[in-house]
Amino acid sequence: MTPQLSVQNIRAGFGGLLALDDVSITVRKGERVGLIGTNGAGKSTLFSVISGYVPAQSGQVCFEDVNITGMGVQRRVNLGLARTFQVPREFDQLSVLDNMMAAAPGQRGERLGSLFFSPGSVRRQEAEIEARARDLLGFLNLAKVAEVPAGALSGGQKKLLELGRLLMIKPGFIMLDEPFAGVNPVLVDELSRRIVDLNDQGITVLIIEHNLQALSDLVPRMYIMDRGKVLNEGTPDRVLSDERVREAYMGGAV
Ligand SMILES: Nc1ncnc2c1ncn2[C@@H]1O[C@H](COP(=O)(O)OP(=O)(O)OP(=O)(O)O)[C@@H](O)[C@H]1O
Repeated sequence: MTPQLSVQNIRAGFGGLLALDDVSITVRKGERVGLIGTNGAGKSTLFSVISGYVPAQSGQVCFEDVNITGMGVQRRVNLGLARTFQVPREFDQLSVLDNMMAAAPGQRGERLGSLFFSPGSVRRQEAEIEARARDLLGFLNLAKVAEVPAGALSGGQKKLLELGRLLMIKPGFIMLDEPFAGVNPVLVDELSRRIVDLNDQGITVLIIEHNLQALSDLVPRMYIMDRGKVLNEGTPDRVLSDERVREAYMGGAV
Protein backbone atom coordinates (compact mmCIF):
# COMPACT_ATOMS: atom_id res chain seq x y z
CA MET A 1 0.00 0.00 0.00
CA THR A 2 1.38 3.43 -0.90
CA PRO A 3 1.74 5.81 2.05
CA GLN A 4 -0.82 8.57 2.54
CA LEU A 5 2.01 11.09 2.86
CA SER A 6 5.33 10.62 1.17
CA VAL A 7 8.09 13.21 1.57
CA GLN A 8 11.04 12.40 -0.66
CA ASN A 9 14.51 13.96 -0.60
CA ILE A 10 13.33 17.44 0.38
CA ARG A 11 15.76 20.33 0.48
CA ALA A 12 14.48 23.66 1.71
CA GLY A 13 15.79 26.70 3.52
CA PHE A 14 15.87 30.42 4.05
CA GLY A 15 18.37 32.51 2.09
CA GLY A 16 21.70 30.75 2.47
CA LEU A 17 20.52 28.52 5.32
CA LEU A 18 19.66 24.92 4.43
CA ALA A 19 17.02 23.96 7.03
CA LEU A 20 16.12 20.62 5.41
CA ASP A 21 18.86 18.59 3.78
CA ASP A 22 17.57 15.57 1.84
CA VAL A 23 14.69 14.75 4.21
CA SER A 24 12.43 11.77 3.50
CA ILE A 25 9.57 10.50 5.66
CA THR A 26 6.45 8.45 4.99
CA VAL A 27 3.19 8.20 6.91
CA ARG A 28 0.53 5.56 6.25
CA LYS A 29 -3.17 6.33 6.44
CA GLY A 30 -4.44 6.00 10.00
CA GLU A 31 -1.00 6.16 11.63
CA ARG A 32 0.06 8.29 14.61
CA VAL A 33 3.63 9.38 14.06
CA GLY A 34 5.92 11.58 16.17
CA LEU A 35 8.65 13.95 15.03
CA ILE A 36 11.31 14.96 17.54
CA GLY A 37 14.64 16.76 17.46
CA THR A 38 16.63 19.54 19.06
CA ASN A 39 15.75 23.21 18.59
CA GLY A 40 16.44 24.28 15.03
CA ALA A 41 16.56 20.68 13.71
CA GLY A 42 14.08 21.60 10.96
CA LYS A 43 10.85 20.03 12.28
CA SER A 44 8.61 23.08 11.84
CA THR A 45 10.17 23.80 8.46
CA LEU A 46 9.28 20.27 7.40
CA PHE A 47 5.66 20.94 8.44
CA SER A 48 5.79 24.18 6.45
CA VAL A 49 7.02 22.39 3.34
CA ILE A 50 4.35 19.69 3.68
CA SER A 51 1.60 22.28 4.20
CA GLY A 52 2.85 24.64 1.48
CA TYR A 53 4.05 27.64 3.52
CA VAL A 54 7.69 27.11 2.55
CA PRO A 55 8.67 25.97 -0.97
CA ALA A 56 10.88 22.93 -1.52
CA GLN A 57 14.11 23.69 -3.38
CA SER A 58 14.19 20.06 -4.52
CA GLY A 59 12.48 16.79 -3.73
CA GLN A 60 8.83 15.84 -3.76
CA VAL A 61 5.81 15.76 -1.46
CA CYS A 62 2.95 13.40 -2.38
CA PHE A 63 -0.36 13.20 -0.55
CA GLU A 64 -2.79 10.43 -1.41
CA ASP A 65 -0.98 9.77 -4.67
CA VAL A 66 -1.12 13.43 -5.74
CA ASN A 67 2.14 15.28 -6.21
CA ILE A 68 1.48 18.41 -4.13
CA THR A 69 5.02 19.81 -4.14
CA GLY A 70 4.14 23.04 -5.94
CA MET A 71 0.55 23.36 -4.70
CA GLY A 72 -0.70 26.36 -2.69
CA VAL A 73 -1.70 26.14 0.98
CA GLN A 74 -5.47 26.30 0.39
CA ARG A 75 -5.51 23.53 -2.20
CA ARG A 76 -3.65 21.28 0.22
CA VAL A 77 -6.18 22.11 2.93
CA ASN A 78 -8.95 21.23 0.47
CA LEU A 79 -7.32 17.81 0.08
CA GLY A 80 -7.68 17.34 3.85
CA LEU A 81 -4.10 18.11 4.90
CA ALA A 82 -3.97 20.63 7.75
CA ARG A 83 -1.53 21.87 10.38
CA THR A 84 -1.51 23.75 13.65
CA PHE A 85 1.14 26.27 14.57
CA GLN A 86 3.25 26.38 17.70
CA VAL A 87 1.58 29.61 18.73
CA PRO A 88 -2.21 29.25 18.55
CA ARG A 89 -3.71 31.77 16.15
CA GLU A 90 -7.10 32.35 17.66
CA PHE A 91 -8.88 35.73 17.66
CA ASP A 92 -8.67 36.89 21.29
CA GLN A 93 -11.71 39.19 21.21
CA LEU A 94 -14.05 36.66 19.58
CA SER A 95 -15.87 34.04 21.60
CA VAL A 96 -14.65 30.45 21.49
CA LEU A 97 -17.72 29.51 19.43
CA ASP A 98 -17.15 32.34 16.93
CA ASN A 99 -13.50 31.31 16.62
CA MET A 100 -14.63 27.80 15.72
CA MET A 101 -17.19 29.06 13.22
CA ALA A 102 -14.69 31.43 11.59
CA ALA A 103 -12.44 28.43 10.86
CA ALA A 104 -15.08 26.69 8.70
CA PRO A 105 -14.09 26.77 5.03
CA GLY A 106 -15.99 28.34 2.11
CA GLN A 107 -18.85 30.05 3.94
CA ARG A 108 -21.49 31.36 1.52
CA GLY A 109 -22.32 34.36 3.70
CA GLU A 110 -18.85 35.69 2.99
CA ARG A 111 -19.93 36.28 -0.60
CA LEU A 112 -22.16 39.32 -0.66
CA GLY A 113 -24.27 38.03 -3.58
CA SER A 114 -25.33 34.95 -1.61
CA LEU A 115 -26.78 37.15 1.14
CA PHE A 116 -29.11 38.85 -1.38
CA PHE A 117 -29.98 35.94 -3.65
CA SER A 118 -30.14 32.96 -1.30
CA PRO A 119 -30.36 34.19 2.30
CA GLY A 120 -32.16 30.97 3.31
CA SER A 121 -29.27 28.76 2.23
CA VAL A 122 -26.79 31.08 3.95
CA ARG A 123 -28.78 30.73 7.18
CA ARG A 124 -28.95 26.94 6.77
CA GLN A 125 -25.24 26.74 6.20
CA GLU A 126 -24.56 28.91 9.26
CA ALA A 127 -26.78 26.68 11.35
CA GLU A 128 -24.88 23.59 10.15
CA ILE A 129 -21.54 25.23 10.91
CA GLU A 130 -22.71 26.24 14.37
CA ALA A 131 -23.97 22.71 15.07
CA ARG A 132 -20.64 21.24 14.00
CA ALA A 133 -18.74 23.81 16.08
CA ARG A 134 -20.83 23.03 19.18
CA ASP A 135 -20.39 19.28 18.62
CA LEU A 136 -16.63 19.67 18.46
CA LEU A 137 -16.58 21.95 21.52
CA GLY A 138 -18.42 19.19 23.39
CA PHE A 139 -15.91 16.60 22.17
CA LEU A 140 -13.03 18.83 23.31
CA ASN A 141 -14.65 19.58 26.67
CA LEU A 142 -14.88 23.30 25.80
CA ALA A 143 -18.68 23.59 25.65
CA LYS A 144 -18.76 25.41 28.98
CA VAL A 145 -16.54 28.19 27.62
CA ALA A 146 -18.26 28.50 24.22
CA GLU A 147 -19.32 32.10 24.87
CA VAL A 148 -16.07 33.19 26.58
CA PRO A 149 -13.60 35.38 24.62
CA ALA A 150 -10.81 33.11 23.37
CA GLY A 151 -8.20 35.44 24.88
CA ALA A 152 -9.39 34.46 28.37
CA LEU A 153 -8.66 30.73 27.93
CA SER A 154 -5.76 28.93 29.63
CA GLY A 155 -2.79 27.82 27.52
CA GLY A 156 -4.12 24.26 27.42
CA GLN A 157 -7.63 25.32 26.48
CA LYS A 158 -6.17 27.41 23.66
CA LYS A 159 -4.46 24.30 22.35
CA LEU A 160 -7.77 22.44 22.48
CA LEU A 161 -9.44 25.33 20.65
CA GLU A 162 -6.71 25.31 18.03
CA LEU A 163 -7.30 21.59 17.51
CA GLY A 164 -11.03 22.29 17.26
CA ARG A 165 -10.50 24.99 14.64
CA LEU A 166 -8.41 22.55 12.64
CA LEU A 167 -11.20 19.96 12.84
CA MET A 168 -13.72 22.44 11.43
CA ILE A 169 -12.15 21.87 8.02
CA LYS A 170 -12.80 18.09 8.31
CA PRO A 171 -9.20 17.06 7.68
CA GLY A 172 -8.05 13.50 6.95
CA PHE A 173 -4.49 14.24 8.04
CA ILE A 174 -3.47 16.62 10.81
CA MET A 175 -0.04 17.95 11.70
CA LEU A 176 0.23 19.19 15.27
CA ASP A 177 3.17 21.45 16.15
CA GLU A 178 4.04 21.09 19.85
CA PRO A 179 0.48 20.51 21.09
CA PHE A 180 1.67 20.02 24.69
CA ALA A 181 3.86 23.14 24.97
CA GLY A 182 2.67 25.34 27.85
CA VAL A 183 -0.09 22.86 28.77
CA ASN A 184 -0.53 21.59 32.32
CA PRO A 185 -0.18 17.81 32.85
CA VAL A 186 -3.91 17.22 33.35
CA LEU A 187 -4.71 18.84 30.03
CA VAL A 188 -1.80 17.02 28.35
CA ASP A 189 -3.59 13.76 29.22
CA GLU A 190 -6.88 15.14 27.97
CA LEU A 191 -5.34 16.39 24.71
CA SER A 192 -3.63 13.02 24.23
CA ARG A 193 -6.93 11.20 24.66
CA ARG A 194 -8.65 13.48 22.15
CA ILE A 195 -5.81 12.91 19.66
CA VAL A 196 -6.22 9.13 20.06
CA ASP A 197 -10.02 9.49 19.63
CA LEU A 198 -9.52 11.44 16.39
CA ASN A 199 -7.03 8.87 15.19
CA ASP A 200 -9.54 6.11 16.02
CA GLN A 201 -12.00 7.96 13.77
CA GLY A 202 -9.52 7.54 10.91
CA ILE A 203 -7.62 10.83 11.01
CA THR A 204 -3.88 10.39 10.46
CA VAL A 205 -1.74 12.34 12.93
CA LEU A 206 1.82 13.66 12.66
CA ILE A 207 3.06 15.37 15.84
CA ILE A 208 6.09 17.53 16.65
CA GLU A 209 6.66 17.45 20.39
CA HIS A 210 9.44 18.14 22.90
CA ASN A 211 7.60 16.35 25.74
CA LEU A 212 9.19 12.99 24.99
CA GLN A 213 7.36 11.10 27.73
CA ALA A 214 3.90 12.22 26.60
CA LEU A 215 4.81 11.66 22.95
CA SER A 216 6.22 8.18 23.58
CA ASP A 217 2.96 7.24 25.30
CA LEU A 218 0.99 8.59 22.35
CA VAL A 219 2.72 7.38 19.18
CA PRO A 220 3.87 3.89 18.15
CA ARG A 221 6.44 5.29 15.71
CA MET A 222 8.57 8.41 15.52
CA TYR A 223 11.24 10.16 13.48
CA ILE A 224 14.11 12.14 14.92
CA MET A 225 15.72 15.02 13.05
CA ASP A 226 19.02 16.70 13.71
CA ARG A 227 20.49 19.68 11.87
CA GLY A 228 18.21 19.37 8.86
CA LYS A 229 18.45 15.60 8.47
CA VAL A 230 16.47 12.57 9.59
CA LEU A 231 18.66 10.70 12.06
CA ASN A 232 16.53 7.66 12.84
CA GLU A 233 13.01 6.23 12.74
CA GLY A 234 11.12 3.52 14.62
CA THR A 235 9.36 2.80 17.91
CA PRO A 236 9.95 5.38 20.67
CA ASP A 237 12.06 2.81 22.57
CA ARG A 238 14.24 2.14 19.58
CA VAL A 239 14.66 5.80 18.61
CA LEU A 240 15.31 7.08 22.12
CA SER A 241 17.87 4.39 22.91
CA ASP A 242 19.96 5.04 19.78
CA GLU A 243 23.34 6.37 20.90
CA ARG A 244 23.46 9.00 18.11
CA VAL A 245 20.04 10.22 19.14
CA ARG A 246 21.12 10.52 22.77
CA GLU A 247 24.14 12.51 21.66
CA ALA A 248 22.19 14.81 19.37
CA TYR A 249 19.24 15.26 21.67
CA MET A 250 20.11 16.92 24.97
CA GLY A 251 23.77 15.93 24.85
CA GLY A 252 23.07 12.37 26.00
CA ALA A 253 20.46 13.15 28.66
CA VAL A 254 17.51 11.38 26.98
N1 LIG B 1 11.20 32.03 8.68
C1 LIG B 1 12.49 31.74 8.82
N2 LIG B 1 13.45 32.55 8.35
C2 LIG B 1 14.77 32.26 8.48
N3 LIG B 1 15.23 31.15 9.10
C3 LIG B 1 14.32 30.30 9.61
C4 LIG B 1 12.91 30.55 9.50
N4 LIG B 1 12.25 29.52 10.10
C5 LIG B 1 13.20 28.68 10.56
N5 LIG B 1 14.43 29.14 10.27
C6 LIG B 1 15.71 28.47 10.58
O1 LIG B 1 15.64 27.17 10.02
C7 LIG B 1 16.22 26.21 10.91
C8 LIG B 1 15.19 25.15 11.26
O2 LIG B 1 14.20 25.78 12.09
P1 LIG B 1 12.86 25.05 12.53
O3 LIG B 1 11.98 26.07 13.16
O4 LIG B 1 12.32 24.27 11.39
O5 LIG B 1 13.40 24.03 13.63
P2 LIG B 1 12.59 23.18 14.69
O6 LIG B 1 13.18 21.82 14.67
O7 LIG B 1 11.13 23.28 14.43
O8 LIG B 1 12.97 23.91 16.05
P3 LIG B 1 12.12 24.18 17.39
O9 LIG B 1 12.03 22.87 18.08
O10 LIG B 1 12.97 25.16 18.12
O11 LIG B 1 10.79 24.73 16.97
C9 LIG B 1 16.75 27.00 12.11
O12 LIG B 1 18.11 27.28 11.89
C10 LIG B 1 15.92 28.25 12.08
O13 LIG B 1 16.62 29.32 12.66
